Amino acid sequence: MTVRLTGVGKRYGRGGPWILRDVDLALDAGGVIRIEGANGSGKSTLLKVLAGIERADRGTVDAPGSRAYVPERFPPALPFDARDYLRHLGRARGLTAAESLRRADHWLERFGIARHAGTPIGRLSKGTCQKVAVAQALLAEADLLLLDEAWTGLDQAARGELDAAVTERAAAGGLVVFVDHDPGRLAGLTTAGHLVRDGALRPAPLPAAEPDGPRTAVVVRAERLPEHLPGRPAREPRADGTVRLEVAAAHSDALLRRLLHATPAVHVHAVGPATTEGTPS
Ligand SMILES: Nc1ncnc2c1ncn2[C@@H]1O[C@H](COP(=O)(O)OP(=O)(O)OP(=O)(O)O)[C@@H](O)[C@H]1O
Repeated sequence: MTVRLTGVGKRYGRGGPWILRDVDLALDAGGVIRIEGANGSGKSTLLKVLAGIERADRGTVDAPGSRAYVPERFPPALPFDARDYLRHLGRARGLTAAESLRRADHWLERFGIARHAGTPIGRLSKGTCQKVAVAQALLAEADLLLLDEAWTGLDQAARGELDAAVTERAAAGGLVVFVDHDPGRLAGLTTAGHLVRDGALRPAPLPAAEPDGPRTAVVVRAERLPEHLPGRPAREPRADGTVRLEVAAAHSDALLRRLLHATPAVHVHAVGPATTEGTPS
């Protein structure tokens, strides 16, 4: 799956300034894409156009597959309690009643807000409400997940859950596009960065992928390795046709998950702590 913007222009209202002009962008499945730019540069607008919430005034948006979006501001005054809201959205996305309920409970649990399941959304604290906003997007397991400052207002445990959920989505072949004020957010998982300036996109440097600390080596055999791999491992082809990948140990779970889901299949021969002698072999 590739999500493609071609010559996209966006402005609010006729005669208004062009917020995006002539944007070309192609994003492949499995990517985790950071969008950055100054305040008011058009980051949220770009995410809304990708989400299909705002229509492009020029050009084409080709987004095959399902989409889920966490808006910068979540509408809090809805006539539902948290659990019913999530169930309702699951149903609206074509899940069965039983599956909607299962996923609603799963995410309420994962974000530590199961005890608020029966509270009307309008009475939830800001932080809990943000968890519901994030849960509604994750529950969909969409092909394209758009996160606009989704970490803001979450406690540390919930931020960790969201990081893990992004890893899972990308490992399962989804595409994640995010905006966040923290330049280190998802460092290591991010596969590309784009800067919005004057309505145009330009490549942005990625944050350092290498947290200090232990490293893990994974030896694999594959016809072809996925282009984007969590932790951006160093790749060392070896004489016997295998490839040795080395990442910060913090990214090894995400890397293995991605390798196990890869097409064509990747055979993992060995996993272990990386040492200066280059083990495991
Ligand atoms: N619904 C709207 N109607 C009119 N103008 C809008 C609307 N939404 C955004 N804008 C304007 O479009 C420009 C880009 O806004 P956008 O929210 O996309 O930027 P951003 O980079 O996400 O900003 P921030 O970092 O402050 O969230 C701003 O000048 C904003 O005022």
